[in-house]
Amino acid sequence: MASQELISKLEATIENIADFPIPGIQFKDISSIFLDPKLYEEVIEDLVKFSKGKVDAVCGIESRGYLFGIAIAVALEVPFILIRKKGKLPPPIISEKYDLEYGSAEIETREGQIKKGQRILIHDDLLATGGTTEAAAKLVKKQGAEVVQFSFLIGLKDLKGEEKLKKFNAEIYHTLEY
Ligand SMILES: O=P(O)(O)OC[C@H]1O[C@H](OP(=O)(O)OP(=O)(O)O)[C@H](O)[C@@H]1O
Ligand SMILES: Nc1ncnc2[nH]cnc12
Repeated sequence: MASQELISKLEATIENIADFPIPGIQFKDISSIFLDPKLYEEVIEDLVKFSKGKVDAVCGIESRGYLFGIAIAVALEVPFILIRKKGKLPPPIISEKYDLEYGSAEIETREGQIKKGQRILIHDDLLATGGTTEAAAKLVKKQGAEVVQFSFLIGLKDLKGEEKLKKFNAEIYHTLEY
């Protein structure tokens, strides 16, 4: 559980942009966090505390999932694996398709980077509907590893993303929730 002090600092720093990228969406812009190295360090400490001693590798989701995910993995002294959007990684790859509000998408990892039996943390900056993270978890499981944790900087509770993740029986953490 993040301290109230950290939550308040983040709430004051993260910008809410109305109607971006489409009408009706309240976009949470995290880019201002990176202007404040001390705050960034506190965020990493908070996310690392959740996973310390519990995972063998971190999988981060392109692209904002890399901004915190790599620092988490380095602090935990475990490998970091990139989950990328379709067509960015060279073969051999393993992929997973998923549905979006309109149309569909696909995410990929390089074959062999996730090892059978590894305890995996899936990290992303933000949990909205949960579609992206659910596909990431399926992709990890397909490779014989176990998803033991999900972490996010931000959870958007009205979109009920956590419900999609319950079936994986993994711990779920977000530093702050809107
Ligand atoms: O829970 P969901 O409804 O699936 O949405 C959450 C995803 O959406 C955002 O990524 P986006 O696709 O905008 O890409 P980006 O990280 O490259 O900005 C965010 O970083 C999550 O990955
Ligand atoms: N409301 C939101 N703000 C920022 N990133 C998002 N990704 C999905 N929904 C988002």
